[in-house]
Amino acid sequence: MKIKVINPNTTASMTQKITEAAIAVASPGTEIIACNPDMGPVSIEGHYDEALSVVGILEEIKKGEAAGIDGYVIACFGDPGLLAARELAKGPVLGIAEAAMHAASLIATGFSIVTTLSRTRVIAQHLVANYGMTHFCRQIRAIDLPVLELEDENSHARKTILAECRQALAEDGAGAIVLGCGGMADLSAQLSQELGVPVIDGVSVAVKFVEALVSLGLNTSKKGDLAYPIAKPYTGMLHAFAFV
Ligand SMILES: NC(=O)NC1=NC(=O)NC1=O
Repeated sequence: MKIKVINPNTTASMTQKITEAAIAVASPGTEIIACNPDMGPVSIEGHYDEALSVVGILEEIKKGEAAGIDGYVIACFGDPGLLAARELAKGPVLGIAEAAMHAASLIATGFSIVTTLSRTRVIAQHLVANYGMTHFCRQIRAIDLPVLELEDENSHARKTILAECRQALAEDGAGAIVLGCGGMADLSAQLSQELGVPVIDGVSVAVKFVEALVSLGLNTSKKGDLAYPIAKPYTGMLHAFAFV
């Protein structure tokens, strides 16, 4: 099977990190095709960035459909454009936030999320509520470092994330940690070892969940709101998005 993993921001080093995390867990019969859009924000740190990342995501889904991709991962913790992508795709489309939260809910009675900027906490809060995870999510914490700090090997991001995870385990009643950024995909194994609890990276979980869905023949439902988009003209820059 072919799974396309989309980093919605346009930072190549983060795409590479996400690619490595996906390939590390993919089954022998799974080909990972990873990418980021040519256009869009270099990092996604709020509602505006998320909105502007969606056209690029949908363009990658459109290309994937033409290439016979079996399933998709949207590798940004805001799960931007998830439902629009599901309209466009035949196969399953998972966001790393939804996947990580579901995985955490299966192995702990409560989890805390450790994400990047405080201003994006509300985005995670909305996702927790939308995904029915309020019962499981104990706290949403932020390290208050910009997303691209995670790409700077000299930054103290890793130590800051570790410290925030320790506080979550001490104070929140959490049995597991969900890493709240695609750019943290390379940290979960080491953090889990140091902390002695499951630390969940949504990229790797989403890849395995998509593999499972595809192998079960479970595609996105095309009844109702996730049916293919209604054919109509799109004007201006978006003219190529007309669904025919
Ligand atoms: N909460 C986040 O940091 N979300 C993200 N912004 C990005 O650019 N990638 C993410 O995963």
